[in-house]
Amino acid sequence: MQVRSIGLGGVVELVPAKYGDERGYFSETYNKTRLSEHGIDLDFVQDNQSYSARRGVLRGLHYQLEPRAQDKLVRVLKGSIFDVAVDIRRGSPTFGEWVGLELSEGKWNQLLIPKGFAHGFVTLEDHTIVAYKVTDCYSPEHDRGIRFDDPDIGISWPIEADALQLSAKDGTATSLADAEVFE
Ligand SMILES: Cc1cn([C@H]2C[C@H](O)[C@@H](COP(=O)(O)OP(=O)(O)O[C@H]3O[C@@H](C)C(=O)[C@@H](O)[C@H]3O)O2)c(=O)[nH]c1=O
Repeated sequence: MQVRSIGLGGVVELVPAKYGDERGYFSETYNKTRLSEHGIDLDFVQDNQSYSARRGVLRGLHYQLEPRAQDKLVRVLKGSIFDVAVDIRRGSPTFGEWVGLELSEGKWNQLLIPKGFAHGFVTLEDHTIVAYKVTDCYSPEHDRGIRFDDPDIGISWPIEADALQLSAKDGTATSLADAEVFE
């Protein structure tokens, strides 16, 4: 497994080993002990999967507040996404900064997004399936969203604005300035 920091505290790209043979391939997509060897000690308690029918589906920016905050380990089963993490820890020297990375079935990479970050992605292909593990269960009372196009964050989404498809909830999300964040 390759592990690489991508420049914002604790956001890490992981690439599990993949063993191909004449039948196809085998890969450990999650191994708690191997992650511990890299100083990543997390207890995942829920697995999520979403299917997006077309390119341009944008989900986010989402997070759960304390005490139900979630670390997320995101990967793509089919297709590709541009995956984004935003530091929303008030007082952090990188508060409001974002990082983005393409995740795809072909790259076989994963993104670890720690608590304290908002998460969102846009699909780069039709029929994209995303799977991710989280360290706390869904809690609608703690679930929050921030606008994907907040100018104070300034994410460069790689899909033109008129091709995006958002949920009603994400379309009316608040700005970072008005959001409840991590204190
Ligand atoms: C997130 C979630 C949603 N749901 C339900 C609520 C709702 O009826 C339906 C769809 O929910 P949403 O519109 O919030 O789904 P979605 O927009 O895909 O939300 C996800 O977006 C990405 C970016 C994340 O980081 C995830 O944590 C999650 O927030 O699924 C659960 O039952 N459990 C869950 O863990």
